[in-house]
Amino acid sequence: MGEAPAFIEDDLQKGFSNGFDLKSEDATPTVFGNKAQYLIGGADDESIRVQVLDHSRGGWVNPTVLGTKPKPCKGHSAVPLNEDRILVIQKGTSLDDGVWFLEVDTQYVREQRKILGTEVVAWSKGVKGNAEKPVVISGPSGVGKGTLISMLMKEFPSMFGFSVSHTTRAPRNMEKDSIHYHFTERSVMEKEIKDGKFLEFASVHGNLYGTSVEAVEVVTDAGKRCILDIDVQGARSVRASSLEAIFIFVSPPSMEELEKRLRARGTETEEQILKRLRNAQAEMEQGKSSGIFDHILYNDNLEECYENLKKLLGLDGNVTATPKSSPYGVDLPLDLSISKIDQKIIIKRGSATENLIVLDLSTLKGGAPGRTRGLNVYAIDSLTDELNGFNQLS
Ligand SMILES: Nc1ncnc2c1ncn2[C@@H]1O[C@H](COP(=O)(O)OP(=O)(O)OP(=O)(O)O)[C@@H](O)[C@H]1O
Ligand SMILES: Nc1nc2c(ncn2[C@@H]2O[C@H](COP(=O)(O)O)[C@@H](O)[C@H]2O)c(=O)[nH]1
Repeated sequence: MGEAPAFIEDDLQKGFSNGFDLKSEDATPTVFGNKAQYLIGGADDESIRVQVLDHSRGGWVNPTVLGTKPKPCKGHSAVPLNEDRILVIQKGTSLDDGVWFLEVDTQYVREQRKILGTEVVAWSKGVKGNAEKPVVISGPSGVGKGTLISMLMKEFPSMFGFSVSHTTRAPRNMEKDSIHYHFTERSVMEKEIKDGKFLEFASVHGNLYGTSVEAVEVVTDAGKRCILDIDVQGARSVRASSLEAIFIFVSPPSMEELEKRLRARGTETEEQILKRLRNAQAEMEQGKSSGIFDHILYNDNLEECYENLKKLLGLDGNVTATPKSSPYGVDLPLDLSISKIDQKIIIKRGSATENLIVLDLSTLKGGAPGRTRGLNVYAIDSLTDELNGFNQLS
């Protein structure tokens, strides 16, 4: 498609036929744009489908759709935002489930387009509340990442959730499937990578490791701050993705001490230990000079290092667990209409001027594939003077 999309909304009428299998009995498809145009609508297989107008070929194409798709609904309203994503509000759905973003030209989508060589769009669910940024922790094998993460999860169980990675390596004695890792076959994981199910993946010490989109979503949906224990290559990929995170590199006091810890752990064969130590050299160089990491932590004395980690995460004072955002418990009306002013979307029932819902998008964080956090949702009794002069969108 090449060009960044310019959006013009043009709701199509029921019975619209585009030659594909989008149907409009249950959902009103929507076309955007005078350059790139996006058609969002119901499909026979009960999912929401997206099509893109390919000007060079003069027809609609089915893009690769990444991220978790919204469930089908009884229609939707769509609002173009910043020329890189479309806000989709599902009619007749609960407010908790009904706010979605279709990313059409974000950094993540552009990268995936290059990798996959196809037109790409990506769904991301809008999540209320201001969950803190995920924390990415990297460092050479044996430096103590897992130990530090366990300490954090033990002290703050309701605040942090671990992103359970997939790996093709064999489980260690004490490791449990779905808790420490999702242990998986290489062929299965490769297929899932091709299907766009992974936020990042890398070949590490001869095995494949990766963070699925779902692994991060599960933690975010539980209202917790997600911790990722991944290697430097993975950290680089996450840095380039839409997942806004804090990146911490854990460094050993010396290579001799790193070797001592790896050997004392007793989980690897001699051959594996040597491989991990060889890789550690490169990881140390990249960790300290690549510009990926926001912070470097020296893990010499474990307790001191843990205290420093807590300081970085703002947990050194009197900390109370972040309360989960309370569910709004409101259904979005079937006859909803939408107005937009600056970064605020006003949702109303038909042409009603009272009991309105405001979606404040100014604090959005993250994005596809997965969840767009930081949605601020509140109710207002009526439109005030400051809200006059909106553009009526749908
Ligand atoms: N500051 C420290 N001083 C001494 N030993 C430590 C320290 N931190 C961690 N260890 C020990 O070092 C070993 C390796 O730690 P850990 O398994 O947490 O490393 P890791 O970085 O998660 O490794 P991997 O990347 O291979 O999973 C463990 O036996 C742990 O108890
Ligand atoms: N890129 C990714 N790296 C990962 C992921 N999960 C773990 N790791 C890294 O692999 C090594 C080895 O781990 P081990 O459990 O076999 O000792 C370590 O550096 C981890 O940080 C992942 O999902 N993606």
